[in-house]
Amino acid sequence: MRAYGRRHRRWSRRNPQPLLFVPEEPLLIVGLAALGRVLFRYRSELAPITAGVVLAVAGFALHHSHPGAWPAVAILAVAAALVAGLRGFPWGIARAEERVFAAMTTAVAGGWLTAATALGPGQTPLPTILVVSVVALGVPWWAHRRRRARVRVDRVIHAWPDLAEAVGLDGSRVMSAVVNTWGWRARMKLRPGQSVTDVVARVPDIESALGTRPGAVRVEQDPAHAGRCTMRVLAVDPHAGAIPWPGPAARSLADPIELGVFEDATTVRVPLLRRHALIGGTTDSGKSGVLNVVLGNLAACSDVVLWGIDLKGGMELRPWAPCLARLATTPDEATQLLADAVAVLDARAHASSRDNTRVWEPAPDAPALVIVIDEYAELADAAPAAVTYAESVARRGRAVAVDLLAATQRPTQKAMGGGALRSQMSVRVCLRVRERRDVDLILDKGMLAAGWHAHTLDAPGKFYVLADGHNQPRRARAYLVTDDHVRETAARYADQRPDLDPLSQAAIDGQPRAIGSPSIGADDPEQALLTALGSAPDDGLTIPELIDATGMRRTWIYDRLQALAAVGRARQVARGRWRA
Ligand SMILES: Nc1ncnc2c1ncn2[C@@H]1O[C@H](COP(=O)(O)OP(=O)(O)OP(=O)(O)O)[C@@H](O)[C@H]1O
Repeated sequence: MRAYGRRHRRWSRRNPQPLLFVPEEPLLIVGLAALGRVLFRYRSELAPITAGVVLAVAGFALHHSHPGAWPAVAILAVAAALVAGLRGFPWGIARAEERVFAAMTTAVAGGWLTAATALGPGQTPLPTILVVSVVALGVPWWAHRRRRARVRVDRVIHAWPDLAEAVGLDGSRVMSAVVNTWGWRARMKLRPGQSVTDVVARVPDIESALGTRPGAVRVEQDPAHAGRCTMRVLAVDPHAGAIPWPGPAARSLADPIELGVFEDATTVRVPLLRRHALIGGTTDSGKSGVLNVVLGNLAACSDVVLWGIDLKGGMELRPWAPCLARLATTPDEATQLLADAVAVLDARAHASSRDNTRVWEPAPDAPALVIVIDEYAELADAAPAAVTYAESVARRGRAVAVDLLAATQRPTQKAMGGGALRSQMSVRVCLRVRERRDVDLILDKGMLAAGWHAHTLDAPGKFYVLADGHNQPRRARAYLVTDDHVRETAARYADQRPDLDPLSQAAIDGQPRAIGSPSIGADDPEQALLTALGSAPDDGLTIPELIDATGMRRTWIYDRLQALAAVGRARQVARGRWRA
């Protein structure tokens, strides 16, 4: 036996055989498996044909076993068509035109099966009707957008192992995928040792591998598992168009502010009570737009007094003047305003410690004070003294409900007082930035690497938000507040603005002052104001003096002063001092 083996090996060496790949399974099985794979892969496209074949077989079986059952088949068909049309059952269809299609298809299939049960599927013209119906009802099916999207997604999932290897995420798996209105999303399981940061770092490679437009892929961590994430692929940008502001939703500072919508159409709700907020973004990124959304909501809150600082001559905040108890437009006014804010917080802190209450609960008669600063970096340049006060408010203001809301193009270390101010700002809104490193400046160190890619935001008003309950890099778009919205909202809520509580007002005025003191001009406050301005000394009258002269509230005085200044009947002779 051993001799035969040696001889055979020698013979084999002298007569080499051509190399043949012989499959382990028989050819038929390999062929059937390949066919099965193709049929499975194209199951969605083949669905109308499959349905036609199933109907023909069912018709054949029923005709031979129960030809008299056709009335029952007809009743079932009518019932199924009604349920599909009215409830979208069993496919869970919501859209009306899809339900009509489902009802029609069920009715045609049921009608044909009834006839085939009674007469036999081969009876003329039943075969022709079946073929024509498959083609006629198949056309809308094949053309249907969602089905086509589903097919595309199926293919991507099928090809994912190769794509993953190409982008350096080999070993990751797509566990499930759902097609939605905007594209699709897949739940992914990563190879042990891979993390979401690895996926985020490869987003541009994934976009290239999937053949999407740049910026179409989003990756979100699964909060329950470090090795899993959700990948969203947006075929169309849900934020392509501006989203109109629906009007104020908040009535109290305790209500979260609705800033806009995320890409999955959920509302961005951000709590502002006892929080300072920073809005950062390059020029024309929509900072003032976000400020307007916040101001539009705060204007409707009966427990907030609003102060504004706008060193662009009041260009951005002046339209809100009727709702702002104070508006500072020069460095001196801004410094004074912030110094007054510190006086308010000192007084409140003192009262809290005296009364043993830990926090100031805003109410219409004890309102919160929110200071809105447009372009904080400019304030830091033009009024360095103001920064000290702002930092004091940032550090100590939260408990006594004195909050800052600052917008800035670039919160550099210098502008943000070495970062001390920024670190106190627990709500960060990051709009488009020019340089990638600005993301870490506005949000925090490491946020760029964690997927907060604000440099890729491609339209004004698009933003990322980092706040309580928002710690995932989800893109959102702010509501667009038009100039008309601002005018209407400011006019609507101007009369409902609360005054500062006596304690805070007294701290500003530097002396206790009776609120609501009898007025000399109650009958005609407009005339009283004009008289007071006309007889004012050269250095003008202060706002508290004008309040005393007219008996009107601070907001009314500011509003009227702005209007009179516009027509040249009043002018500001010095900071906060007016005359005719
Ligand atoms: N949410 C939004 N949706 C659509 N368009 C917006 C949105 N926000 C702002 N815009 C548009 O973008 C442009 C710039 O907006 P905005 O003035 O708010 O930017 P900005 O960052 O404050 O600019 P700057 O730095 O010059 O003050 C405006 O024409 C505005 O209409």
